[in-house]
Amino acid sequence: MSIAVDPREKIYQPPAAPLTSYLPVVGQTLEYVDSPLSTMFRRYRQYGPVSELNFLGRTWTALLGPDACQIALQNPEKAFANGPGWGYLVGPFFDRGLMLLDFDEHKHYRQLMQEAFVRPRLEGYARTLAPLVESGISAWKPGPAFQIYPALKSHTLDLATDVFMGGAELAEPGELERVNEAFVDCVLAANGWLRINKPMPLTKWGRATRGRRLLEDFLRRHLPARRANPGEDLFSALCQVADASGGIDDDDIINQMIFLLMAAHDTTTSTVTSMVYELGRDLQWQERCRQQCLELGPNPTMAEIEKVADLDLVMKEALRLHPPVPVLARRTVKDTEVLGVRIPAGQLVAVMPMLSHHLPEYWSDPEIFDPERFSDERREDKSHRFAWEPFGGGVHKCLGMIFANMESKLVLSALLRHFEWSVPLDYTPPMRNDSLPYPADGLPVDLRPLDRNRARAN
Ligand code: HEM
Repeated sequence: MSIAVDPREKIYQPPAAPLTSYLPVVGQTLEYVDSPLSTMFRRYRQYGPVSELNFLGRTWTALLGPDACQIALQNPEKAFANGPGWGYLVGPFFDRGLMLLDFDEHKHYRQLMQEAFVRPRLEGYARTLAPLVESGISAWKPGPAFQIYPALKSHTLDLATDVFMGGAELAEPGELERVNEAFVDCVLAANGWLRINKPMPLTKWGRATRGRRLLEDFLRRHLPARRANPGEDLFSALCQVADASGGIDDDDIINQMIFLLMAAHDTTTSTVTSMVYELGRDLQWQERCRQQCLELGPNPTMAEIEKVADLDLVMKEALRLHPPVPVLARRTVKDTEVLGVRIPAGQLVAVMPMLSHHLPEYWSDPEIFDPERFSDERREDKSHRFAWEPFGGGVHKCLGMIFANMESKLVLSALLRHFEWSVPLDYTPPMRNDSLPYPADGLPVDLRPLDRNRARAN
């Protein structure tokens, strides 16, 4: 490890020669965007679990491996804050979203928002979701190079319109497309180079600023209707929770809604895309899952979808290989220490759980798609408490985890009941990593209508 630590004083010093790029501002950004996992592996093997990284024009401390990630996520000394970390990447667009709040304020909001994710509410979301998933997916027109990623992205946005917002009856024609674009702009701004918080249309940051305004206006117009006629949607639930507690005002309902939509949309799309990709390469597992899903009716309840054991294994394995959120942002609010390396207050920190998912120290043949590794007999994820952490850990652990499980499995199960598909074994999608990872080519799959007679005979 080449981090220079004076053993007597434990003073944090930059590693000897971590910079690989000759462009001083770009630093390792291009290397990361090209291949996040190789960058993480190289750093971990070369510099160890704590090292410096020049990313997006700032120096970050990279935390790699489950031990280092655990310290930042469990945060026993309250040294790592989310707001000033994530705020640097997505701050103005996801202003005051739960993930960007810290300490007492975060605890207060989290307790309130948990009410919108209790079991009876989740069962209600599932009741809304199931028929929409069924009608949306069954209407797909399959083909030999069907671009699964944009199709899923558009489908999950349609679902969000109903299950998050309770339908968009107030939306004007074409407005939902503009809402979608506004989201995309807000998420893409995470890596905008020109960080000027003004509506300058030519910059990512500028487009996201304009997008945020559009989202605020859209939700503010819908809020009175959701409050007056609450349904089984998340927006209604938040209004009810806010009104019952008196602890969240209308502005913050809108802030939390924008954040929830963002937190849910790309992550769920990415998860289902990864499952489709892996099952398109492993036709035996595809068939295994299909047989269990065919036993479900077209509108499974939450309890029914949770019982499909193989879907659960496949989802865990897809999240291990392709975590939708490979890096989590923090900033230190006091001097602290990680595995013997001192980190000063005010330092940006990149917690990188993705690497832990691929380390052979914790997983057998980590690059192989092997859902059984999560079976009760093997439970490889127990090799370290933080070996598998696609939903994060500690007080900021994903609040929508059960929701995400339910929605992703409902969508995959509908796909399995209507279609069969394959991708060439030698095909690896070209990933864009300049925001949350996604396949730049839309991930073409050979999607065919399911021959039900053959499927039942298997
Ligand atoms: C498979 C899909 C998803 C993945 C992989 C995922 C991942 C994550 C991760 C890693 C965090 C922690 C961030 C941090 O510590 O800095 C997080 C936080 C969060 N997620 Fe998710 N998420 C997913 C889906 C969802 C959905 C569907 C929702 C809402 C319906 C949601 C709501 C949230 C919220 C509210 C937080 C902030 C929690 C807090 O700070 O207390 N997520 N998510």
